[in-house]
Amino acid sequence: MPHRWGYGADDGPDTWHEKFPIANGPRQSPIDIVTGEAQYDPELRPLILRYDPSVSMDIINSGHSVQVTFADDEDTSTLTGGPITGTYRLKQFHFHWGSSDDKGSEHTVDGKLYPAELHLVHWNTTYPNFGEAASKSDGLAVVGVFLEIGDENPQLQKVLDALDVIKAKAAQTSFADFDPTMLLPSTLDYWTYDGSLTTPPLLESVTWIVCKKSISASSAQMEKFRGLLFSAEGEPECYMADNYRPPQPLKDRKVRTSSK
Ligand SMILES: CCOC(=O)CCc1ccc(S(N)(=O)=O)cc1
Ligand SMILES: [Zn+2]
Repeated sequence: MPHRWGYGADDGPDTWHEKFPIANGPRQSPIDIVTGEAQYDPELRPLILRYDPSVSMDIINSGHSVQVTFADDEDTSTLTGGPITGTYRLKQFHFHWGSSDDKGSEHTVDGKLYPAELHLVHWNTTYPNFGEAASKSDGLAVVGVFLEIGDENPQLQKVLDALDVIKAKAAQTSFADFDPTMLLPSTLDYWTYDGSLTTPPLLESVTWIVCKKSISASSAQMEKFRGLLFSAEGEPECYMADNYRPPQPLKDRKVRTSSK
């Protein structure tokens, strides 16, 4: 029986250590990125994100976020370059957001919270599948992109238009031919550090790659995220928002940057 967890007072991030003791581990995520402390590393290579829209499959209300899944049985949508070695395959992307526009991101930058954060989740093809990779220290690579309030984002709107039919937990519908490249910022300068999944099981297997540039979303678009439910059909309605873990101690880690 999987452990139930959430973002409420009785099952939220402050309680996760009870069932997932790694919550107090040495390389937990997210973190506050202190830009003045980030070390420029000239050996960091440009990110190479090669995504094929033909392998986008479904959009799901996971009960914790909205997630778009990709077929990952071949190297069709991959991450290479950047701080990683080898080839990592795109498995899914999802978002974290706030109940108001002044919060919602998981990573913060010099203490600044963004209204939302996109996570593009990839696994190291050295390992046979996502589940195996998720238990290895170099098994996963997640690209984080901040959303900032600004112009309406037509690419994001394609995701938001699907939300009406997946309002409740466990609802899903097909979501074909979506190119996640369209959700990336115009430049791919990044910060990188060794971290973890930001939700249970909180496994310390993630190379985090957080983009310096954000993408836009209008306030009305942010409201669309907040129309989703944490709750399943037939349960008392609980609107999905504030599904973010706060920054965790940096401990013995350094954040590197790809640009000065
Ligand atoms: C081994 C099973 O593990 C999972 O299913 C973890 C899924 C999972 C993927 C990514 C993230 S995040 N917010 O750190 O990008 C959290 C949880
Ligand atoms: Zn996430």
